[in-house]
Amino acid sequence: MRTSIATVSLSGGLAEKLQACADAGFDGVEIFEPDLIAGDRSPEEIRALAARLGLTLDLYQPLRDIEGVDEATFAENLRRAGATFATAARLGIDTVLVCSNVATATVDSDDVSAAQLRRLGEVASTHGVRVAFEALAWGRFVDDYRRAWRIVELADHPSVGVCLDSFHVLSRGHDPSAIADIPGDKIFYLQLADAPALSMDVLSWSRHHRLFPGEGAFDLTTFTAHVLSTGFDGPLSLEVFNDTFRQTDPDRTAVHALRSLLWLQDKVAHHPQQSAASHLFPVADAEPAVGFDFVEVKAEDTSEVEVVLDQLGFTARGRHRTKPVSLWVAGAARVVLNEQLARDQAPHIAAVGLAVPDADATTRRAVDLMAPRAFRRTYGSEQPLGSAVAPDGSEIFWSTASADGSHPAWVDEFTDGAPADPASPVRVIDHVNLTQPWQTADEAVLFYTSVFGFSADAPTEVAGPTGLIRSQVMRTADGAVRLPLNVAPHVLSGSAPTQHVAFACTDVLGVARAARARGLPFLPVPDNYYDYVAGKFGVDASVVAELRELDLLYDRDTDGEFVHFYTRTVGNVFFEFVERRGHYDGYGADNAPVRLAAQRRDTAR
Ligand SMILES: O=C(O)c1ccc(O)c(O)c1
Ligand SMILES: [Mg+2]
Repeated sequence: MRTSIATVSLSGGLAEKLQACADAGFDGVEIFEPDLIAGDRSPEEIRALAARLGLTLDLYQPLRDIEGVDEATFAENLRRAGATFATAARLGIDTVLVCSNVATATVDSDDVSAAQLRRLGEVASTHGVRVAFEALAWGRFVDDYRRAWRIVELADHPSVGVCLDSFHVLSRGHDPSAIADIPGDKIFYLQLADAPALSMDVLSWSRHHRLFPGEGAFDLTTFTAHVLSTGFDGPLSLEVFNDTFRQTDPDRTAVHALRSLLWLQDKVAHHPQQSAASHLFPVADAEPAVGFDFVEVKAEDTSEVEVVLDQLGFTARGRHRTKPVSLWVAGAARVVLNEQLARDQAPHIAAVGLAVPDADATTRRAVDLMAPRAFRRTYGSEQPLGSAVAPDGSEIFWSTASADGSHPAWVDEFTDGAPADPASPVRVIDHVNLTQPWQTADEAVLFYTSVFGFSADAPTEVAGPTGLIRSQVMRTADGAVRLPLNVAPHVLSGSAPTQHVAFACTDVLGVARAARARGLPFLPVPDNYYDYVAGKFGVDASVVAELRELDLLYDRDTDGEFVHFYTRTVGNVFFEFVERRGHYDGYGADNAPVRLAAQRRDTAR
């Protein structure tokens, strides 16, 4: 379907916004009136610029506080509307959005609003434009799309239709299924926005926190499927008021925005109610990842990490045939250490490898969703990996999982090492925690959702000693891949935020004891913590003593138990070992603040 976006969704001046939308590949835009009036280009110049960029101008908006008023006020509103219609006509735009009255309405009557919209439609038609009436969630009297449609039906004018905006419908919890009762040709415009689940006044929620589809808690798929079931064939248009997107790079936001509409079309195409599949952008299907393949730690000098991995019981499996790269393994957990092109870099997580059912399918999907490729120099006879750059700059690689669970083919490029210990209690990489810049955290949710089919757990907050960390876990349904994404508070001291890799094992006490014997520096856990664990869980004194002795942390819920420990940080990375007992599915949320405070003391030491 055609794609469009409101200029209010992007930062910059109007010309820059148009350029960014065109470059990303949008078909059209909605012009937000304040963007036009603050600019120095005439409506005719904007019209010409859009034409040159190959963009249609799909909507001019908003016209506010028109209907539901007394006759004298309405006469003035009609005059004001006429000026707006004239501007729209100069822009070459044929549809003007009229919001339900939020400020000046005094008459709560469908008949009065309908009569006034009809007269508005008559004036609009003299300018060659149509009116799309939108119920704002905080409208004085009209705050429900079903009422807006009733009024439009009563107005019964060819130039008067409705504008549906997913935010106003879903934020109020209104059932979108009645959309199917509206004739498609009376839906003059469709605006799409997602939003996080927040409990706050709806106006502030709408003006500051909207997100692109796939990034929040709304079911945009069902909403859009209802709209398309009417035969609506206008553009899918994004209208996302968001504090972050208003201040970050518009070129980047535009690509991210378009990705959300490609993803949404894919979701709608797979929706049981969908009938318009042929108009939907066909995104290649790919099955979600089945596990982690590897994690890559990069540094100018990886020797400190090698010492820690050795103490943790990893085996040096070999060096790469052609590159300054080595592979360390324990069980099916693989850590690649890379010193290539890493001058002056402290150890940090540079890449995550995923095992997918069909690497070519994942590559096709990534390309369809405009994921940028990660370029690595590869040499002949090397296993090519699929790749994408995640919004935070991390590189994500993938290859096809072996059917029999044996190691992937690329492992054979590493030679001259020792065989892995078959008796290792380490199983797999459990999770990789990636610290996100605040600018790209929402984009990351969509990136992992759309390209890799992960789902987002509800966001949580962790209180650290230097600020709150917002955490959102992206994961596969079975938990084989888990990527907790943490948005760190501003780091004032210049130290880069840390990231970590957690390994799942069957005997975390055994791993801890062996690591201690090999001299591993653990992250020291304070005594207060163990008093708390004893009190909260009523754990045996002997068990608490063992946890305390080994700097282990503990959690328990109705699904099972969780025992884990952390290494000290090396560069920007540290390691965690976890043992999930029973069906424990969390991450020891109450232990995260303890860990953050301990790390702060540890780096100050
Ligand atoms: O927040 C607003 O005022 C506003 C304006 C126009 C819209 O289409 C909308 O959804 C909200
Ligand atoms: Mg809207």
